[in-house]
Amino acid sequence: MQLVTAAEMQTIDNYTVETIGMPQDVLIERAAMSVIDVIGAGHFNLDHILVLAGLGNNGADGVAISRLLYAQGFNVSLQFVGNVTRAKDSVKRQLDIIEKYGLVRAEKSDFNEATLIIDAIFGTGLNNLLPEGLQKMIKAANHIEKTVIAVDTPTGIDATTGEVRGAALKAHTTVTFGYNKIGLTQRVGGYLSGNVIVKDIGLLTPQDFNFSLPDKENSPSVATS
Ligand SMILES: NC(=O)C1=CN([C@@H]2O[C@H](COP(=O)(O)OP(=O)(O)OC[C@H]3O[C@@H](n4cnc5c(N)ncnc54)[C@H](O)[C@@H]3O)[C@@H](O)[C@H]2O)[C@@H](O)CC1
Ligand SMILES: [K+]
Repeated sequence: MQLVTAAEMQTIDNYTVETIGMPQDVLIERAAMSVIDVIGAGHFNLDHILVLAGLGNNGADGVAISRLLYAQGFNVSLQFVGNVTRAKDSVKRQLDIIEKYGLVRAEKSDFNEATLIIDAIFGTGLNNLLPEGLQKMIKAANHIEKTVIAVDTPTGIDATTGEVRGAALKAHTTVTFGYNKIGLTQRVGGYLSGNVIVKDIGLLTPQDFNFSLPDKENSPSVATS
């Protein structure tokens, strides 16, 4: 299976949106629908689903997931991590939509009440240590051992190296888009990602794309002595 770095994934995302012309909101909707598929196919307790959303495209996926769940009649709470006035436009567009669906954001959620947590705080865009307040929140969430489905990557895991950026939200399952990420297969990142499911969301890879890690399944085997 082909593995990619976070930077490679971002290049493929950008190519699909900017060169091919696939609208970003279509990719976000497909990403969200693929997570809904996994939620529906698993044996998760869906009594109270808490979606934690960040301010980037990973958060936009989270808002779309909460809308799809809400529209199906599930008891869902959407809580933002960070100040939404600083959110990317993709998130703001999703927020405009959910308002019309009647889904109201939660100001503060009690993690103890959640039977399933959807982690859409940070994805491949994470590039530094998590803010301290978020590290604290994640450590508290890990402590109560809730079932977590991570959207694209578990928050706090560096998608390229698998290192923990201060703290990482331990996932039962990670639904990752396009290709699996190197960091979800090695070191602590592999353990914290749980079961990794790769979903096609319609991303297109340039034909001459040079992956930094060759696809083992496609590489000629090397004789060793
Ligand atoms: N680019 C696209 O078109 C698509 C992206 N998708 C989703 O978007 C994610 C990537 O989105 P983004 O690139 O917006 O990044 P993220 O949503 O992972 O992160 C949001 C932003 O947070 C900031 N940030 C990074 N590290 C930080 C830190 N330590 N503390 C505080 N702020 C920090 C950065 O400005 C980053 O862009 C993917 O993981 C995937 O879930 C999917 O929706 C498919 C389409
Ligand atoms: K995430």
